[in-house]
Amino acid sequence: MAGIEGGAIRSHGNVEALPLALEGVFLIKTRRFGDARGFFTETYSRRDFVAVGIESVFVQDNQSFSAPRGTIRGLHFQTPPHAQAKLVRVLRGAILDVVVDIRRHSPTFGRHLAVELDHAEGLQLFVPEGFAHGFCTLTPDVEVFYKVTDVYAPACDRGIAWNDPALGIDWPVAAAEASLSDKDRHQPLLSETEPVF
Ligand SMILES: Cc1cn([C@H]2C[C@H](O)[C@@H](COP(=O)(O)OP(=O)(O)O[C@H]3O[C@@H](C)C(=O)[C@@H](O)[C@H]3O)O2)c(=O)[nH]c1=O
Repeated sequence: MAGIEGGAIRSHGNVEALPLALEGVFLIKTRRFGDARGFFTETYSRRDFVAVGIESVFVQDNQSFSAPRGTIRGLHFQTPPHAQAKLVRVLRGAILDVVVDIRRHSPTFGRHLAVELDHAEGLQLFVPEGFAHGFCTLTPDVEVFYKVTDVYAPACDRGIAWNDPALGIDWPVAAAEASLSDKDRHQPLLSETEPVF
């Protein structure tokens, strides 16, 4: 986590959590036990996560595969009563992971942060409820794995345009070269979304 700006690191057991500039967002490092074979790590341990302040209960695990470099998925969130916190990591390749604060009464409403995650370092991003989340793949053939705290609820599935100018996100791919779903090509601006958080 060297070089990444944040608050005081909280650590317990095998987990280190760095609070980032948006309240509730953490960059997580879990201890790797290396040996001649490679390494072992506990990617999630409820005991250690609760001890560093992440009390979320995860009920679903998701995995996506994105073939082209420059794939953008996002920016997504689910509305209450199926809002989700997410714990995101990369199994193969690298992404720029982006979260946008959409909590209307937050002092950082509309602000975003972006963190690079890759399989080599194995850092994870914890994204609380009240954030839109998305990523851009920095390599081909990227596998992203993430835990979520509520089930998929299509009626509560919402998005914000990845390139909403009001967000000012510096994506590492030009619009013409980005690979996007049809849904993500037609998401509304943040200013057009219903205030739900
Ligand atoms: C997210 C999700 C999708 N699906 C289905 C719906 C659809 O047919 C297909 C692809 O869905 P999407 O296009 O929404 O997948 P994707 O664009 O990868 O959506 C994901 O993006 C990242 C950034 C997130 O943060 C996630 O929460 C999720 O919104 O998978 C599920 O069955 N369960 C799920 O939990």
